[in-house]
Amino acid sequence: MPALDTNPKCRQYLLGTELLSCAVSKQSEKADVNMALNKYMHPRNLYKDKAPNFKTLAEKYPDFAKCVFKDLKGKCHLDYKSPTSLRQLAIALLKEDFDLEVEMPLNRLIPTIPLRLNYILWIEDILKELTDVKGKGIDIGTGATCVYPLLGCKKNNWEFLASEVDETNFTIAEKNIHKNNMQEKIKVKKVSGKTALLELLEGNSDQFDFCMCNPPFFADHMDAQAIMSSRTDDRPEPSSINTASVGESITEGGEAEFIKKIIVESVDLQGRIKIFTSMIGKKTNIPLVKKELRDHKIPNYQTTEFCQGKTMRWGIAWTFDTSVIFPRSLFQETKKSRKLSLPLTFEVPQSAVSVYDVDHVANKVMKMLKVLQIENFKSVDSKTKTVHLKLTAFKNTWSHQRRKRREMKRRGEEQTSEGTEVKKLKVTENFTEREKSDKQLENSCEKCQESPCNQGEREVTSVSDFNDDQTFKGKKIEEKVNKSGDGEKAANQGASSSKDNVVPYVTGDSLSEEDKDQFLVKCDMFIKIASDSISLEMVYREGQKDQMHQILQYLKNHITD
Ligand SMILES: C[S@@+](CC[C@H](N)C(=O)[O-])C[C@H]1O[C@@H](n2cnc3c(N)ncnc32)[C@H](O)[C@@H]1O
Repeated sequence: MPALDTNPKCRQYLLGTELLSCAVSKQSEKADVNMALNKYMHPRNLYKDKAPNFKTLAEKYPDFAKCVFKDLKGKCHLDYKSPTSLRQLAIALLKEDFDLEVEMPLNRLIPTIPLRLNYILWIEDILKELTDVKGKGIDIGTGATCVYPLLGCKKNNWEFLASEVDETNFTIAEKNIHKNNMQEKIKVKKVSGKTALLELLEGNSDQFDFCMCNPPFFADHMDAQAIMSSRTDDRPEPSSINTASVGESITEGGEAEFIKKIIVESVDLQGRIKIFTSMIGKKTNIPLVKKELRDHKIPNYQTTEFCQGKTMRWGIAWTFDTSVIFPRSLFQETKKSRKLSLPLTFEVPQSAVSVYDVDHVANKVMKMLKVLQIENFKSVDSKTKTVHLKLTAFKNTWSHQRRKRREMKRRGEEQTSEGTEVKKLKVTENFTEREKSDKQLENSCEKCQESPCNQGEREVTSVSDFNDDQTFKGKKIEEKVNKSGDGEKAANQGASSSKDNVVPYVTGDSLSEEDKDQFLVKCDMFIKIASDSISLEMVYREGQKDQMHQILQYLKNHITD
């Protein structure tokens, strides 16, 4: 097998894989490669809002200055494809921002400091949730720079036991520890590489708060080649290089197998190490790692994202202690809130109204809202001709309609005389159609319950949580709707009003303060012209989001009635 470093294709590819994960993930394949992930960088990462200033660094660090070139405007740039440039940048940043002196061989992995810092900050967050923290950690495969122990020790005064399989890395890691006078706090052990943790912990009885690892990423050099050959025009070359050696970047079975090894060993070591973590470079490995955790019945795990520049990597943490609550990343929180605020859109069919315009659609919708007893306040943006309805639903009047109609039908049949047979048949047909649409509604409600947008925010988990008499949380909500309001009239008033002129169609005036607190969902509805059709958009505000889905589904099912 040719050495990876000498294979020109692989070499070319490896000269770009420190930032590999983003390029590899399907998600980022689709994503705009220029999208800056910095906004999702850990909030305490000092590079989040302050990119390194090459000019200042060049003035202070002569070796770094040699790598910087100026454009016509005098702006300093760095050649990210040059290993020397990357090494000098990492050395300068570690010195400038952490007062760490390091040596880095050019033929070994050069750590990108913002990414390494993101991982350390995540560990800090996890430890904050624990009690009785000793500040003792393990770094599996510490590399020549020994970057995690140096950063962790400098920032948090943590102690480290680190392992390394590569002779050169081991020797230089020891040198770096001494250079920074951290030999009392950081120990590196040269290991054979047969195990992930067991060999490192032989003859050691200490307790550790955590272990961390940036595992070797490729299964073999074909793995690296396969990824490279699948590169397409919309997935450009990584903007940075990787100088990792074969031993550093390749492990049997790739990183997933390496992490699985840690998982298997963690079962035996659960009494020694509280939190196990690893970085994950390929997004597709996350489900494999999670499956392994489940297969070993590990009860508590959490993934995170490390975002920086154009690069995204992932982290996984697990523990056998079910009381530990793992922190959620800014990326996860933002994704969740973005999901919550995404509008639901529905294109209103022409057959819904006699005249296909915003006013007529709004009138029709408001009539339906009246039937559903959903409080709404209307305003119109006269410029865009968009009708805005602020909705508050207090009770579920849109589900179980099928059951109610069946009940009505049954009662109707009881009262029908022989002479009305034809009429009865027609009604039955109508019910069948309605039953169909209501069935759709109920199905959609089931889907809503599975939808991730509902997770974690729903108090009432299904339509059946409501009793048939429409009580919510055991409290019967009386009919509070202003029945004097005429939908059409109010809608027409609204249509001629300006944006600020809010017209209450169904008011909540008669609701007690207590009842007003009992709303199911609040949302905004926009009825507007969308190219050659009229769209109805619903934007969630608060309460139970699945109820908003159900209301929209009801409107969809009944707007052409
Ligand atoms: C991707 S590098 C990460 C280096 C460093 N932690 C960093 O983040 O920059 C993986 C490192 O793990 C080492 N390694 C591979 N297998 C190992 C094993 N079983 N035990 C300890 N170290 C190992 C490699 O030599 C290499 O230095």
